[in-house]
Amino acid sequence: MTAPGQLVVHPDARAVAEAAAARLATTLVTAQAERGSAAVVLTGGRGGNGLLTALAGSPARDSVDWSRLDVWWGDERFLPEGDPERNVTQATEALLRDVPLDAARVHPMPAADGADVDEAAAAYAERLAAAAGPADHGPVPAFDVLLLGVGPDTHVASLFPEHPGVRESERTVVGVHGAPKPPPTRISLTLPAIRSAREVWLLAAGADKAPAVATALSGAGEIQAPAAGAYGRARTLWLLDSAAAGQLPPDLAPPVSS
Ligand SMILES: O=C1O[C@H](COP(=O)(O)O)[C@@H](O)[C@H](O)[C@H]1O
Repeated sequence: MTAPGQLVVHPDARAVAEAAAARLATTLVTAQAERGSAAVVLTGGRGGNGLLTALAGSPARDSVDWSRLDVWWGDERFLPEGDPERNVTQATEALLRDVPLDAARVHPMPAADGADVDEAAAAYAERLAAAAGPADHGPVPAFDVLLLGVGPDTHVASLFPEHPGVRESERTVVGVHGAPKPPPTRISLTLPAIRSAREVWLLAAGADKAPAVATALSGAGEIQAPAAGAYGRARTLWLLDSAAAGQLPPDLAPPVSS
């Protein structure tokens, strides 16, 4: 494990989004050059949508070969297709509708339209397993970058403190019941699936995230602080603004990057 990972602190949320967008474009281009294609796992919330909006408005967007990119999701709010609160709806509006993706390589989590959330989670796990190759790390394909927002309670994806999903050690995807953040019913990758990614980037901006960031980076357990259990095989990157980094112990807090 590479915890606590590398910390980068920017002045504000906009700088985090812009720097993360530029970094993502560079990482995807590098993966495409080295391995022919790339795979990214998106997150919802302020951090994830801010990054996608920044990438949509950045010249770096044109450096990515969008037709050679697989797009997966780390979690989804289990709501009807097209619901404005679904992470896929928000990602589509922020960026995905504006770039020439191959529709067959875009893999949204199932919508709630009459489906059972546990069956929907199992179906997504099967889709991941079908895309995994023999050289991949378990029953999920090789993710180059997996993005996570960090919630004020330290949740990542839809893995909440002390909830059953954060304890899952076998399955790659779980249905989430009774989430403390609305909507209560969700689908989430599990920590083992998250940890199969080459790079995991955790995004947090705003003073409301400062206690969560400090807790996760100060030795908390992953059951109590799911963000503490999110790390990548090659790299774990915490992309923060100075407000979210504001409660880090002095020995952990790096200087602010412009
Ligand atoms: O509900 C969710 O929240 C988290 C964190 O969102 P934020 O707005 O606090 O950054 C997000 O990462 C997750 O994808 C989403 O479903």
